[in-house]
Amino acid sequence: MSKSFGALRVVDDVSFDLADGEALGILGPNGAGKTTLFNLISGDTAHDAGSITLAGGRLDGVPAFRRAGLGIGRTYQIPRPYAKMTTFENLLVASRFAAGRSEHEAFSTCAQLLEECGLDGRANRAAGSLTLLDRKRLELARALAGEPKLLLLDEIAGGLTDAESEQLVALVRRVRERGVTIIWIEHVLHAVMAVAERLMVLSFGQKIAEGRPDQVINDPEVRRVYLGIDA
Ligand SMILES: Nc1ncnc2c1ncn2[C@@H]1O[C@H](COP(=O)(O)OP(=O)(O)OP(=O)(O)O)[C@@H](O)[C@H]1O
Repeated sequence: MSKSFGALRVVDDVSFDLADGEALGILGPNGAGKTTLFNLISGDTAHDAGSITLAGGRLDGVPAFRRAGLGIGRTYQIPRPYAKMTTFENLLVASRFAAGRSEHEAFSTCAQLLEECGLDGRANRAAGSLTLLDRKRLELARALAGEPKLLLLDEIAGGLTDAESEQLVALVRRVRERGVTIIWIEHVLHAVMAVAERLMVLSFGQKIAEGRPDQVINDPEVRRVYLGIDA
């Protein structure tokens, strides 16, 4: 797919595929086009050229809310909760309308997710009053409440302590073990490398490397562009 904003080609002919249940990590410097690529997949932004297919069905032109219903869940780098709703209500919306759960089912799924995502005790707090860290947890919990087949995680590990980061990695692994396919944009390398079996690196909108994490991290171009290390 490709996408330009004015004269700036932000995603430049990037092509990749994912097997069912696979976990792909995306790395790249700030402004490389990573979030824009997510926006193209989730339908938040329309692509200029190319196409996208989910489980054999073309998604081109399908609006974002339908893609959510088809199983694409995502988090936003800058959390976007329904600020006036409670934490629990935020999860209920995703469970009822993205996953299509009954009220009864949604209630128990969301209660479990609160605990799993470290939000117990915040259920009745207005989402807009949560700390940044809790809003990030809510992003993840809400995406999971939608029961995605493909989960797009956009920098969810930043700002966590080592212990919190370990808990997050364990949670993402559990999600993956349930068969969810994952794409994770992350600057916290050890977190994404603990989950992803494949890494892709973007720079100025182009894919500059893709492959096994150890190979990609040791690629001279990646070390120069992303890690700032001259090989
Ligand atoms: N809606 C928009 N209109 C104009 N320019 C945009 C828009 N969205 C993104 N851009 C520009 O596209 C480029 C890529 O942005 P993007 O957020 O995709 O990068 P990124 O790799 O996710 O960066 P970061 O790691 O900082 O989140 C940037 O130069 C950004 O300013």
